[in-house]
Amino acid sequence: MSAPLLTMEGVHTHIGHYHILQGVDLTLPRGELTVLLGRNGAGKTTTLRTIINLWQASKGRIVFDGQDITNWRTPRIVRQGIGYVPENMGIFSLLTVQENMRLAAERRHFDTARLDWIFGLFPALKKFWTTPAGLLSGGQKQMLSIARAIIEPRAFLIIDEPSKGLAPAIIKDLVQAIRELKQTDTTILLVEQNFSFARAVGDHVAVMDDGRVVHAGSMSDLADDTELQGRLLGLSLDAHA
Ligand SMILES: Nc1ncnc2c1ncn2[C@@H]1O[C@H](COP(=O)(O)OP(=O)(O)OP(=O)(O)O)[C@@H](O)[C@H]1O
Repeated sequence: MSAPLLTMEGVHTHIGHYHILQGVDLTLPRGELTVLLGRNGAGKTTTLRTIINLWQASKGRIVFDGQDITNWRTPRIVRQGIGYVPENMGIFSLLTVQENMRLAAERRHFDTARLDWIFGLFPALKKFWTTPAGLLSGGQKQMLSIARAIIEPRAFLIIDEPSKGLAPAIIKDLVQAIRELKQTDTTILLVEQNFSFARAVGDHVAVMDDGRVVHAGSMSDLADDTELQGRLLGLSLDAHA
C-alpha cells in the first residue's frame, strides 16, 4: 500500500482561550475519499482549517506528501496542490461565474480542456457563465465553489459540508460530480453531516467527537453496521434514507 497523502498526529488547536482540537489523529489514503463525520461542534471544520494553517496547530504534526507542513504558512501549503471549499463557499456575489472562476485560475488563464471537463461535471456553470454568482441557486453556488477549487489540477481537495441546505435532487447531482472527481486520483477529505450523502461517496470514514477522532475505518463497515452508526453518530433519520 502506498504511503498516505496526509497524516495528522496528536494535533491540538486552540482558538483564543478555547482548546478545540485535543489530539487529532487522522490518516488519509492516497487517491481515496475520506468523510469526516460528527455532531455539531465536534471540531470538523477546525480540523480542515488546521490542515492548511488557517488555524495554527498548537501541538502535534501534520505531514502532507512526506513533508512536515505543520508550521508552513497557508499560501505555501495550498501551493502543494490543495484545493479548499469552505463551508460558506467563498464566492464573490457581484462577479459573474466566469470572473469567479478566472480569479481561481493560475495567472487568470483557463485551460480549455479542463474548463470543458468542469462544464461536464457542472453544466449549470456553462449556462450561467456570464451571470453574477449572487443570482445562482444554493446548489449552483456550491457547484461554483467546488469548480473554483478544481480549476487547476489538485492532489488534495478539502470540502466542508457541500450538501448543507441543498434539495435532494441537487445532492444527487453533487454525488455524481464527486464520483467523477474521484476518477481523477484526487485525494478528498469531505466534512458531511448527511450520512446518505457520505455513504454514497466515501471510501473511508473518520468520526469526531469533542475535538478528537473517535473512530476510523472503512465506509462500507460503518454503512453495514447500524449498531455502530447509532453508537458513533447518534444518527438521525437521514441515515436510513
Ligand atoms: N472562531 C471561533 N472562536 C471560538 N470558538 C470557535 C471558533 N470557531 C469554532 N469554535 C468552536 O470550536 C468548536 C468546534 O467547531 P467546528 O466548527 O470545528 O465544529 P464542526 O464539527 O465543524 O461543527 P459544525 O458541524 O457545527 O460546523 C465548537 O465548539 C465551536 O463553537
